[in-house]
Amino acid sequence: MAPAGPAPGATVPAAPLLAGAPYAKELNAACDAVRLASKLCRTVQQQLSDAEKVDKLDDSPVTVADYGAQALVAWALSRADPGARISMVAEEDSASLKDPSGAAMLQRITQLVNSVIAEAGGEPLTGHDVIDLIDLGASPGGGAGRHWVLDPIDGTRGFVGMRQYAVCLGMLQDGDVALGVLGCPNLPRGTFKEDDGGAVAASRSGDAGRGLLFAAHRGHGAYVSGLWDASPPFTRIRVDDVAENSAARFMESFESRHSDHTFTAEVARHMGVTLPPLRMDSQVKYGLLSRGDASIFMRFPPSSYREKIWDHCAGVVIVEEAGGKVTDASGARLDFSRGRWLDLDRGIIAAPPRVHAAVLEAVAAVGRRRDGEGA
Ligand SMILES: Nc1ncnc2c1ncn2[C@@H]1O[C@H](COP(=O)(O)O)[C@@H](OP(=O)(O)O)[C@H]1O
Ligand SMILES: [Mg+2]
Repeated sequence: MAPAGPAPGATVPAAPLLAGAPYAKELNAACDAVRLASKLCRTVQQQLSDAEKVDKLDDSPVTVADYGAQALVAWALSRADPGARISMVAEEDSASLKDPSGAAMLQRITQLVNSVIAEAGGEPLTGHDVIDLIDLGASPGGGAGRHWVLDPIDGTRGFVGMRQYAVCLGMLQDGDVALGVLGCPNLPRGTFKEDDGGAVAASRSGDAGRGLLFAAHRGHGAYVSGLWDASPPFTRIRVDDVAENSAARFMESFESRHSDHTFTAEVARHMGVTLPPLRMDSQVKYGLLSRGDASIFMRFPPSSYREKIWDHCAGVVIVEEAGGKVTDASGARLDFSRGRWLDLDRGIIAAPPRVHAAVLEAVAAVGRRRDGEGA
């Protein structure tokens, strides 16, 4: 059954998005939170590119942005739900900031956070407030109740390399992903091209032609809007289920250590996919799949690697609400109800339904061939 709401391609008016839907209030709070965190990340990435200001071998800029984005999201979600203590499963914890050696960094983070909060009309925070907000992210998650799931900067290597990255926020309700929002500061508003996966010139990072916000509500569709305006209109999006595999584009990690590029090339060849892969960092890949810029996302990490829920939570519901399928390599849906990690059969495959079935079949065939060669 098609989800309720406007037709794909239809533009819906400015915020509030999906007024009347069960989690409309939470969805709009999540969009606001991700916009604020994206602003902080854009500022830090632009400073990063300036070698005069920052030593590129020093990893503290990315750490500052990670912590700052996490604190801002926690601040914005708490502000939207006063009186409640939110449960958040997030990547960062404040341990190193509580140590005296972290005092200077905490001060930098607090300054950055306060400059964004001032623009949003909020009262300035102290360093202690920032630490408390960051530590809201220590929830174990699980299958009962509500948990926010945050990756403050997904694609850390992309962030440092002036490439793609995303602020990723999902909401779990009783074990299912109910909402997902992705802030993608460096994605072009127009169609994604091959070289958009590479480094973006500092002057173009987060400029007017870049910056997308993807948002989905379970049962009510997936949407995209510009990232930088306070309340821009949203457009409903849909995956592109190409009729022929030869017309499909596939996406994978920029970093070959995160996903086996040789294996995915074999799968693509087996399927008759002829276009070269689009390689880029972070969950922007889920967003692009949902908008129809590409038709396949494959991820095959080393077998020892354990996936974390914040690396997929927001992206998965956006793809599903855009009409796509996301499973592990055995065809099982991803289960976000088991705490901070995902347990899955090696690999993640996301695609529109017809293409997804073809990828699953090809992955199994290439796996059998490899096992046969290894035997
Ligand atoms: N050896 C590894 N194999 C697979 N994934 C890894 C990895 N090391 C780190 N990652 C994860 O891959 C994510 C980035 O995915 P992608 O390759 O699609 O950009 C990282 O998110 P962070 O950048 O938030 O740490 C991290 O969680
Ligand atoms: Mg991540």
